[in-house]
Amino acid sequence: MIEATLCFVVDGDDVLLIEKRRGLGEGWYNGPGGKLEDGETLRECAAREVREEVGLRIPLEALEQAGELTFTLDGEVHTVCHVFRTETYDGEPVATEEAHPEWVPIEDVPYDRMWDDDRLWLPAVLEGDTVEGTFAFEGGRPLDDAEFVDYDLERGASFEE
Ligand SMILES: CNc1ncnc2c1ncn2[C@@H]1O[C@H](COP(=O)(O)OP(=O)(O)OP(=O)(O)O)[C@@H](O)[C@H]1O
Repeated sequence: MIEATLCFVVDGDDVLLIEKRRGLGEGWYNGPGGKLEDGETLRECAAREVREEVGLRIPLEALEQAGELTFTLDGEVHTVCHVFRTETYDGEPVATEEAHPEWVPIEDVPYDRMWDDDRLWLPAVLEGDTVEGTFAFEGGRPLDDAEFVDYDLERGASFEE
């Protein structure tokens, strides 16, 4: 099972998305994020991924926990993804080998170029709400070739630190 984070940096009416240049979900838009490393907390992971992928610095205490998403593949948990949201950052986004950053109006988030599940939970996160959900994919590996078949989603979730 993979444990990962995603982070959505919001500035006014815009959100910072990346076009992923390699790895899982290549060619699609998402928030910056990636796998939890040994010994790090979820917040440290979220801040590190934002720094590594787009060069912004985010104080750990400014990261709000906004979601916990479980992705299953053929009935088994594949990834648990912890979603954070913040309006506090330092620096300007820069493109890296892994990611091409883009400020996108929240009204125009390109859901047709994202993971199929994003359209279900990301609007709530961008409104400042919290979500908890399970999303089922089928059809074998890799996950980004599998088909999204079912989900269960709750808004207004609360998380343990
Ligand atoms: C199934 N539906 C999904 N919907 C939305 N987001 C999804 C997702 N499935 C995975 N993600 C996220 O995509 C990021 C990269 O995944 P990840 O495993 O880290 O791949 P990547 O090759 O980039 O690894 P590293 O950056 O090296 O850690 C990571 O934040 C992960 O939570």
